[in-house]
Amino acid sequence: MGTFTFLFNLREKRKMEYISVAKKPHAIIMPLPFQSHINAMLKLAKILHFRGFHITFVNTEFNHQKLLNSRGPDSLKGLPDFRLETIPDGLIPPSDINATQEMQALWPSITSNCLVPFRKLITKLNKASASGDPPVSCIVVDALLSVLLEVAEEFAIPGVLLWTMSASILMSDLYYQHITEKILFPLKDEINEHLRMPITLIPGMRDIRLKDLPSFFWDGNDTLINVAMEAVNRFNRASAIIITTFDALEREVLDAMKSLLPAICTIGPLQLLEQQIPNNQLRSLKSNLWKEDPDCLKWLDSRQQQSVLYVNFGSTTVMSSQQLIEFAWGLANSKHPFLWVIRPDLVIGEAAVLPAEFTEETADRGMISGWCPQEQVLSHSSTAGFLTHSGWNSTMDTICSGVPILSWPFFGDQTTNCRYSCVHWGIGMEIDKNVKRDEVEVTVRELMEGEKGKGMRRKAMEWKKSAEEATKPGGSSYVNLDKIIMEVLLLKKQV
Ligand SMILES: O=c1ccn([C@@H]2O[C@H](COP(=O)(O)OP(=O)(O)O[C@H]3O[C@H](CO)[C@@H](O)[C@H](O)[C@H]3O)[C@@H](O)[C@H]2O)c(=O)[nH]1
Repeated sequence: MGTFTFLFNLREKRKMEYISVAKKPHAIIMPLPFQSHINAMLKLAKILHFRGFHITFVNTEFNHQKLLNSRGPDSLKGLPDFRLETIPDGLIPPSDINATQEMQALWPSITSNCLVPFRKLITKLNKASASGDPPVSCIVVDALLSVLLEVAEEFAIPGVLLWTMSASILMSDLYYQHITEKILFPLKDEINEHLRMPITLIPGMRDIRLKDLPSFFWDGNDTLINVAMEAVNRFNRASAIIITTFDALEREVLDAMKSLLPAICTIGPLQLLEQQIPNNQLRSLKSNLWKEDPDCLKWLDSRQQQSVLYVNFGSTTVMSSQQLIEFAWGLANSKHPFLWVIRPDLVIGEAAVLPAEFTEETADRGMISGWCPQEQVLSHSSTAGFLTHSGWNSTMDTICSGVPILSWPFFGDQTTNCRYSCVHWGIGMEIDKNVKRDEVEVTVRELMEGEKGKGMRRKAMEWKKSAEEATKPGGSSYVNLDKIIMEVLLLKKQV
């Protein structure tokens, strides 16, 4: 039998097994316990459930409670074949349920403390399988929790990682040591000159300056860098690494990455693959840790088509009260309607208070909210632009909706996403870190009514189409999803 025929038969055999309920594959799935990571992982879990997997989705106890608080006591019941489980996050003392957990403490803690409870959970689930549920047959975890690959190896099942950032960020992380050791450090004087320095060392990444890379490449004081690099160094042990991007968006860097990490697989935007799931009971299972304000959509319904600037800085960005005020007056002076999501913890160390004159002046055209259903807001016909921190999930959300952006990157991958949005993809304009109301006013006007804004909107619509192409049957992300199911997740690992 030729190799091709053999592979074809194997694939068909797996397909049969895969649709047979008796042998349902069982994926245990765990996100890094931060808002954006949970969102992306829940989407992937729902997609796999739709493709026939029994799912056990693992949150930390803290986030489980937070989700119950924000979405109600019945919100996490799951289904007989979509179960929710918890493990502790290891923080001592436990976090106050009304506070936002500190990334600096939580990420190292979950990394060091997840192995034992995760392993125990699988053992418990496998024991329960005697009473009917399928035994755990594969593990899908956040790439930054790659420590859990050890458990996949112990149970001899496939271990797949989900990378919830861009391919470019993954590539720059792979080159972190090379860049920091050989070229840049120590940065002493003339830091601004250094920061403008083009970085030509990273294959597949063009038109990138040092300042566009995450700040831990040049400020040397990110305490999380070791945890991150330890996670990245385990990537070659993964059965596959799913990246939440699509080929057309990051082709050059993806091509360059294939020789370094052959197991990468682009399955994005997950948003669009999730939308292909017919309305079912899982639709109501959501992952917002803050309570969504339903009035945002009603307010958008009352506005003219393509008239509103949506402002949201994601789940982790913080700013000073002065920066908040600069944004506020910039928005007010632009005279455009806006929907501004201000998280309760957006301003560092204090409550976010807007000047009474601002509230008065913008009462007829501004809506302020605490948290919103972002994907619906961005795809609403009244939304014309997005002032964002350029987190990767927000970048994917905006591309899926064809909405151009103003970018105010805050930390980590956001500076790189901003650079790609503005220079490579032509969908954005950057606002200076030292934000001033005049610049906000001018860029908002340019985005909403200027020629540059029109060009960015056209580009954003082109990328939207391209994302749709990637996720429809035959598209790169759609094919990759099939592949990862058939050739990785359904495969019993050789030991
Ligand atoms: O009012 C809101 C605000 C946000 N979202 C959702 O929350 C997520 C926000 O994600 P992202 O844009 O990536 O921002 P952060 O929450 O800040 O994410 C962190 O993690 C990301 C990787 O997962 C990084 O790309 C970011 O830089 C980092 O700040 C997205 O799914 C949004 O749809 C809502 O549903 N409602």
